[in-house]
Amino acid sequence: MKLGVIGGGAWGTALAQVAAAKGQETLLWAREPDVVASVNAAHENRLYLPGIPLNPAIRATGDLADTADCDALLIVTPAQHMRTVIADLPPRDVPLVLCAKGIEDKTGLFLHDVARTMQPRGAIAVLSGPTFAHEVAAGLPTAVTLAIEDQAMGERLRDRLAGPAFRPYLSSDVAGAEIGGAVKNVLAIACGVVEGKRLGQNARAALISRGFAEMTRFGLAKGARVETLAGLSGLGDLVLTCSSISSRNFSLGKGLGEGKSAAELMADRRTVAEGAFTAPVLLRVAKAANVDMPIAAAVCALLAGDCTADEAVERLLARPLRSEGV
Ligand SMILES: NC(=O)C1=CN([C@@H]2O[C@H](COP(=O)(O)OP(=O)(O)OC[C@H]3O[C@@H](n4cnc5c(N)ncnc54)[C@H](OP(=O)(O)O)[C@@H]3O)[C@@H](O)[C@H]2O)C=CC1
Ligand SMILES: O=C(CO)COP(=O)(O)O
Repeated sequence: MKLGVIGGGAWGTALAQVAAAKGQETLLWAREPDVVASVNAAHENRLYLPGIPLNPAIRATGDLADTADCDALLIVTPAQHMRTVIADLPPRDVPLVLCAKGIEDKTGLFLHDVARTMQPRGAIAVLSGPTFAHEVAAGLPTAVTLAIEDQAMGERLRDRLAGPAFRPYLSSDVAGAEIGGAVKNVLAIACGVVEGKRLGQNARAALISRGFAEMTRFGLAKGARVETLAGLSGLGDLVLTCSSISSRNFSLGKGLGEGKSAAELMADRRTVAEGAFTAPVLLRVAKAANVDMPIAAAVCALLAGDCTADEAVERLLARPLRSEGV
């Protein structure tokens, strides 16, 4: 058995570490030659996961053709590049496990729908949950949702990743698992703004709760199950990302809250803050489904430079009072 991991950023590298710990042959595809070289020669991803020793059994390649004999692939590129990378894979119906968090901007499609259009027959799974890459790569414990329609295939995939510190929980709610991960990144930007503006812990907890109501409204409208949204890939990841400066999305929001512009903050970043790409498409998809997402709308306006952080906060607080609930 040989597992391929497509994407040599922080998360792909951490997942390769998880897979290699199971003793299976693990191939990591990275676009960046420096990543390939440093993983193979120094057993470290010096660009995206510096300082974390990697399992020497992980082999890196820059050639997608080398994945031709893998019997399952974890797809871990940023969401907006996933389609192009899948299109360049050797053509086979190998199970794909989608690990990015986002919605495709140019089509408004969820990633499993994008993957399905490109691979009509093979199994497609979504892996998502509270998983900062540096913690997972260092062997610290967490749990994730592994969502797939074919539960027998899900059990086989789960068993190739599960370990004492990495616990996948199976689900058949593919849309639900994906929506949690995509939406929480946008909400984490909002929580970062609260931090940047020093609005306090109460404000952040209130925003997480109302953000979860927003995620649930959107998820239910798009076919997710409430227990998935309240699980690891939804609420679990929302709480993690909304409360830690380790989150790229949260730290982007903090910068916005401190008065910097999105362009300024994104210019000197090599790593991806998916919420910035997800926010506009999320809002479009929500509007088309008649779902009100005021927090996501505020993040969108702020990212686009259409309002200041003060104005975004004022608008949210001036909304008409209403009863609680989704
Ligand atoms: N980091 C984390 O803790 C977690 C991340 N995720 C998700 O995983 C996905 C990947 O994030 P992460 O690993 O953190 O990424 P990083 O920010 O660590 O790295 C960015 C990666 O994207 C690659 N990339 C950039 N442009 C392209 C392109 N055109 N085609 C293919 N690859 C490209 C980069 O390669 P290059 O160097 O060649 O530009 C690099 O490998 C995201 O959707 C993220 O939300 C999910 C859970 C945890
Ligand atoms: O998805 C993540 C943790 O589960 C990583 O979050 P950030 O992309 O905001 O760093």
